[in-house]
Amino acid sequence: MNIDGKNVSLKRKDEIKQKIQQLQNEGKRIPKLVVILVGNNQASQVYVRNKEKACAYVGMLSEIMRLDESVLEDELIQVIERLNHDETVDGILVQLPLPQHIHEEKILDLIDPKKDVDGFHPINVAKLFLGQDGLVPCTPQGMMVLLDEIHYDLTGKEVVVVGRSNIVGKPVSLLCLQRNATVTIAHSRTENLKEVCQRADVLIAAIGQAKFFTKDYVKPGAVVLDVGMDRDENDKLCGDVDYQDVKDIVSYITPVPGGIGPMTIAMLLENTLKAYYNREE
Ligand SMILES: Nc1nc(=O)c2c([nH]1)NC[C@@H]1CN(c3ccc(C(=O)N[C@@H](CCC(=O)O)C(=O)O)cc3)C=[N+]21
Repeated sequence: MNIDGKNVSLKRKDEIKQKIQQLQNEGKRIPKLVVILVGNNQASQVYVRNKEKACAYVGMLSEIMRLDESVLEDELIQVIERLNHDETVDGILVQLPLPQHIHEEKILDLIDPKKDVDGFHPINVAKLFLGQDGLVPCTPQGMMVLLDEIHYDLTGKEVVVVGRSNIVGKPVSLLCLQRNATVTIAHSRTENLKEVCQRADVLIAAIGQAKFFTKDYVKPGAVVLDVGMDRDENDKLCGDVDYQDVKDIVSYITPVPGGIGPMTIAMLLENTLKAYYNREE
């Protein structure tokens, strides 16, 4: 069965919309997200536009700062420092990937952790590691919401996460561990990947290869969460999982599009609202 991320994200957005409506009625300041987009990467353009639309939908203020591909690292640093000090800004997101000449880590470390709605700053990463309250990366958080949606209890379950990125693989592994799952983090160097994946009650596919996971990777009845945003042989959007091949043996699967992607954006709005409340109190 499909897990309808689009619908769940809509429910979450409607809840946020109500909260912002309430702030408005009380004459309070409205939360604001700033997205910095460097260069003109095709996919990034689409994602950033989706973020802008989502902000408009819930009544959140947003600003997209489009910087030229050739912007100097020092200029970008100045922009972030200005936003860090701007009292009207609650969330700052630097769209990745950045151009080669800009040091990604240096930029992410500079964002005020209180405004770090991506949850990529070392302070927020450490808080997640320690199980303390902080801003949690959007995609992993969206996956937990989808598991809640199907009332799936991870306690004692075998989760196999394939992919070890700082953005998805590592943080989602920690969230599953927090929920008492037995977690395996597999990756490109894992031996016997098929056998490892076959053990999974929950398979999290986050490797960025179109339709890589066929039914011989999936245990019958497993829950499959597909983080892929890939293009198939016809240049159509698809996931890391071969949906047609596995759909009849899984208990639940997130489709691409309409699964994890929309949840990422809903969680970004939630994080921005959380950053707002934290800053206001
Ligand atoms: N600092 C930073 N934070 C991010 O969160 C971030 C990023 N950089 N760089 C790129 C990735 C990718 N990402 C997506 C968000 C939504 C969809 C999404 O809405 N997908 C739709 C389809 C979109 C389409 O039609 O292309 C869906 O799955 O249904 C996809 C991908 C956020 N990212």
